[in-house]
Amino acid sequence: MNDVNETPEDDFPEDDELPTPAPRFDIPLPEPAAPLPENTRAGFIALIGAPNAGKSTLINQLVGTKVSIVTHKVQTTRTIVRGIAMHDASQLIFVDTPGIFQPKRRLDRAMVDTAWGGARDADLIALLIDARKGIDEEVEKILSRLKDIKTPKVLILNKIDVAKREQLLKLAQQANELVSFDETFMVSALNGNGTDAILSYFAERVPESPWLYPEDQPSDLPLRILASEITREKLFERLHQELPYISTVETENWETRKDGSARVEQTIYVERDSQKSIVLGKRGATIKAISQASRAEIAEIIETPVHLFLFVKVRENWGDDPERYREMGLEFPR
Ligand SMILES: Nc1nc2c(ncn2[C@@H]2O[C@H](COP(=O)(O)OP(=O)(O)OP(=O)(O)O)[C@@H](O)[C@H]2O)c(=O)[nH]1
Repeated sequence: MNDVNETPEDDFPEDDELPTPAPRFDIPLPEPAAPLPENTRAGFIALIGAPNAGKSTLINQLVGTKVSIVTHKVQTTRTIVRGIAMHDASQLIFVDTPGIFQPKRRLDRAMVDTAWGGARDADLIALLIDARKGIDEEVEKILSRLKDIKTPKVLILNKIDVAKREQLLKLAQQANELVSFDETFMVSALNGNGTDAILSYFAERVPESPWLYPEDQPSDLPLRILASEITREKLFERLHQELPYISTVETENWETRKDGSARVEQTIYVERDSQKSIVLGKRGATIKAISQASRAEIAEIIETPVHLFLFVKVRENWGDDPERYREMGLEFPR
């Protein structure tokens, strides 16, 4: 049999809590091709802020459709794509770097450094502050760490609908004294006041680049990408010694069932038969473990049961296949 179907009924084990090595954004892409002629731009924006600052609300506002990943509770080092906004010819990819805040356990502290690495790798960092709360101890810590990061930074004061004007000006001044922000925005993520200015600003500043994702993304694209990233991470955790570079994971089907659970089909692409055997493991043990771990994490994030079906396929020389580039919205470099 060529493909392996994972039965969804298995119990899944507890994930061991090892921090994973920090990938740059964990997106299965080759090096971007030369810019497209129409001056397209694309870039990653790390949105950071203390819990409840309004990050999810803002992303939903900027992306324009309800992005489902709103209440994830997972603390990992991975950078998660939370939403993708198209504005003019720019593709803005909002990422989250969980784990930045309130490290209590030793393990969390180790993760914090990695998470900040994720923010550093972005093209822009946006710090969101709840204007009503102002700069408390937690925000102060973020600011003090942010000031040494060279990535261009902007400040977004959120919840202006419930904050006083004098308060806002004072807060903007205080934060800018601590960190040199290129720009300060004042918005209400809840009612959308001021958010267009943010989009225009980001759209002009992300680098010239082909779009990194297809333009006509389905609304569940962030979820699909996230699910692919999670499975790739699980593959990496178990097999990075044997298969350090290979394999892409594509979420090919995502269906919400009547009972609210999600049926997710993913394909793991490898380049050779020998690699396929490694992914499968003895009697399918490896793929089973990967599937269980991935399923548990996806389910935790979307807060609904997940039936995950993994397939392993050999796709020879996929890096040389123009069709793959097209699917990813990239020009095939000749
Ligand atoms: N009044 C007001 N409330 C807001 C605004 N933006 C967000 N909120 C509320 O603030 C709360 C937290 O918003 P979230 O978007 O979940 O915050 P978050 O930063 O994503 O939170 P975590 O996922 O815990 O990190 C929610 O109750 C939102 O409705 C705003 O502009 N004005």
